[in-house]
Amino acid sequence: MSAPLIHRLATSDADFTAKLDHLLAFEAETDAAIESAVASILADVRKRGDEAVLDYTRKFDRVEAGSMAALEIGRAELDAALAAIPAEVRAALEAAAERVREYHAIQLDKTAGSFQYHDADGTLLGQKVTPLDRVGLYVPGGKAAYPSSILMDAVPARVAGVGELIMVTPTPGGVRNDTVLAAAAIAGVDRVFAIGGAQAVGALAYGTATVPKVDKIVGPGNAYVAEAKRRVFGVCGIDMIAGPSEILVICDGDTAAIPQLADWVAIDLFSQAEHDELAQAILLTPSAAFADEVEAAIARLLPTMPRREIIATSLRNRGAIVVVRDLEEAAAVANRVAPEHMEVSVADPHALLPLLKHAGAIFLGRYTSESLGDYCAGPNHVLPTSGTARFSSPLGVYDFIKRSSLIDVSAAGAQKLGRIASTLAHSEGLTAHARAAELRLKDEG
Ligand SMILES: NC(=O)c1ccc[n+]([C@@H]2O[C@H](COP(=O)([O-])OP(=O)(O)OC[C@H]3O[C@@H](n4cnc5c(N)ncnc54)[C@H](O)[C@@H]3O)[C@@H](O)[C@H]2O)c1
Ligand SMILES: N[C@H](CO)Cc1c[nH]c[nH+]1
Ligand SMILES: [Zn+2]
Repeated sequence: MSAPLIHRLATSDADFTAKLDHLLAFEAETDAAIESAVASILADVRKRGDEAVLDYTRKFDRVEAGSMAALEIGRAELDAALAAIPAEVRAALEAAAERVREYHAIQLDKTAGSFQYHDADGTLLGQKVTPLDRVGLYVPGGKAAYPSSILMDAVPARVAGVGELIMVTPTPGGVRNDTVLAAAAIAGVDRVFAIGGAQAVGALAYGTATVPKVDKIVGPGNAYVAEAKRRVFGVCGIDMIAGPSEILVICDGDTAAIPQLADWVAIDLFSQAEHDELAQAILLTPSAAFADEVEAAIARLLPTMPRREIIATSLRNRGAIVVVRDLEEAAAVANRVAPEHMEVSVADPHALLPLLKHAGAIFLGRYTSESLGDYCAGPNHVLPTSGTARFSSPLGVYDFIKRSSLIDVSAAGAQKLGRIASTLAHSEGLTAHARAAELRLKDEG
């Protein structure tokens, strides 16, 4: 008997939790080898700078370049690519960029503002928001080209007012993808380097003779990129761990409402599995009959997929169809997985929403395929993976700004605050702190 294309589980299985945890830990088990490879690449880039980046680019991307300058892609090349791509691709990129821009402009308004107020003593308190000076944008490019990720990285950065955007993306075999370059032109990045992987993350974090050191690195990538970002955190900021893609679909299996529902769900699972052998695709359904239908649809549709080998490996590694008792239980399992993308294909998705806590993005309703969010819905497609949606958020304008607190104490405020501060400072044994407050008291000084 041949091996199943995808794991089949049921929450009624005695060992369900252990099996689920084993599936979720798959990526972690591969981590040890990746961790040591990335550690040595980063150490080498820190020590040897451009020379190390050139060596790893030769090794991993098969690009022979005599100098780092040859790996910089200039504005003229970006503009030429923009002029060369088909008009309908250019129009689609521009339409997507506009929707992403609009969403993030509203997000800036709602979540990332400066504010000031006065308390009863006339003391001003508040928050000053400052965009970051220089940000590194990682754009993946190993197994596929990602023009859409350029828009998702760069547009919110521009909306937030970042000073300078340095983009890196690998060009396997030295092939520069015109749509990628055109997207960079549309998004308005300042400099582009044809480098990727841990070596590109190291170059941005530490700086080299050619690649400027950045304040923060954002953007998605494979497990090597995610590990490298985790390791350079502290040298510079990072947005989150946005590693191999994940999808979890909750579906009631109502084929009376949508006869082709099993095909829709199977293709939606493929849509993330086709990114990477380490991608994760999970279906939760209360209907065992629908689970069978989706499994059959997977078997029928897989051979028609150009990236079927990646999909098959990914489903074998981290794919599962899980039969749950009901939709409430599906929500509980989904929260435990905390997937990057959660699709809710049920009759009343908004009724389930209050139960859904942990996901990078939640796609509500049968017509909301996850892939619309990948390209053009408006919200960001750079999202937390590996369960980090429990504590991380989508990439957003808030990742490109920082906040400084503002405190402007009035003379009256100095009397009241000075007494409190003096008492607390003495209780901590910090006399200079206490004296600084006391010197400003009117009856002392
Ligand atoms: N979470 C998100 O928001 C999000 C968004 C888009 C894409 N993604 C994910 O991004 C990833 C893109 O991966 P990709 O591979 O196509 O491109 P990538 O640019 O992330 O990785 C390619 C680089 O990986 C490095 N690499 C590959 N094998 C290596 C090895 N054995 N040792 C050391 N370094 C090695 C190389 O330097 C290469 O340049 C996928 O996993 C996809 O699912 C995630
Ligand atoms: N699904 C990816 C985020 O995990 C984003 C993407 C870009 N292109 C296609 N998909
Ligand atoms: Zn995708």
